[in-house]
Amino acid sequence: MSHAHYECKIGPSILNSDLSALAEESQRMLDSGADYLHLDVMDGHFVPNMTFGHPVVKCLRQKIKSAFFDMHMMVLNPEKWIEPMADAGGDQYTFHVEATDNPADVIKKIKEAGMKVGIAVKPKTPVEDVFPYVEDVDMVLVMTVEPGFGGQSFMESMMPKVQALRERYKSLDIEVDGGLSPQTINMAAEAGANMIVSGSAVVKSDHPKQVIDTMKSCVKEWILKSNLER
Ligand SMILES: O=C(CO)[C@@H](O)[C@H](O)COP(=O)(O)O
Ligand SMILES: [Fe+2]
Repeated sequence: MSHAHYECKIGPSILNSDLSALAEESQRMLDSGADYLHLDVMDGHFVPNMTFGHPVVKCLRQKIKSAFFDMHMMVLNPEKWIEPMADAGGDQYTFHVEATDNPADVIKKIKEAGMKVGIAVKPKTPVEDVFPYVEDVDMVLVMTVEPGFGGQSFMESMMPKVQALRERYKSLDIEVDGGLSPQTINMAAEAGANMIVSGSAVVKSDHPKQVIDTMKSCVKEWILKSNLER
């Protein structure tokens, strides 16, 4: 029997928390059981919103020494920020396949900069667009909202993308992002997602640890189930 080689990880997104208290909020998430931090970078061009860039990430890294930083790069020209983001302390650089004409080159440059590679698809992009690159990346991010804003509703219609990836790649890290909460986690976990980004549901809760634990048990159960079925 071959077991799934992926584990469940929950990565809170601090997008919808008090951004002037980025370090404190990040630490609060880690103290609540976060496995990594998902940091949403927006440039006002790839998405109709702005957040922060590598200078802020570099300051955050001074205060949060050891957490894994998954940089969700909602930017045009993703190659432009690879070096600065690596220097700022990013661990993984997750770029959008829609943002470049040459994903293979972006992947190569991220690896040369010493970071892990994530490749993301927006809701309207077919998952097939990333198939040629899956073997060369560490993670695929299936967006479950239109990128640009926190607090939107989870799109269940994206689950066939997750299933298609999971059927083909038994040990791939598959991340979902947008509208994930204890109410929607089951759909994502059943489809085969194992890296769960959750923003508002965690940061706005009075009991973030409980929210994280609930989502984690759900994903763990589905991983166990898929192992038993094979
Ligand atoms: O990348 C994005 C939005 O573009 C996400 O990371 C969201 O910020 C997640 O927040 P919730 O949908 O969970 O509130
Ligand atoms: Fe994100």
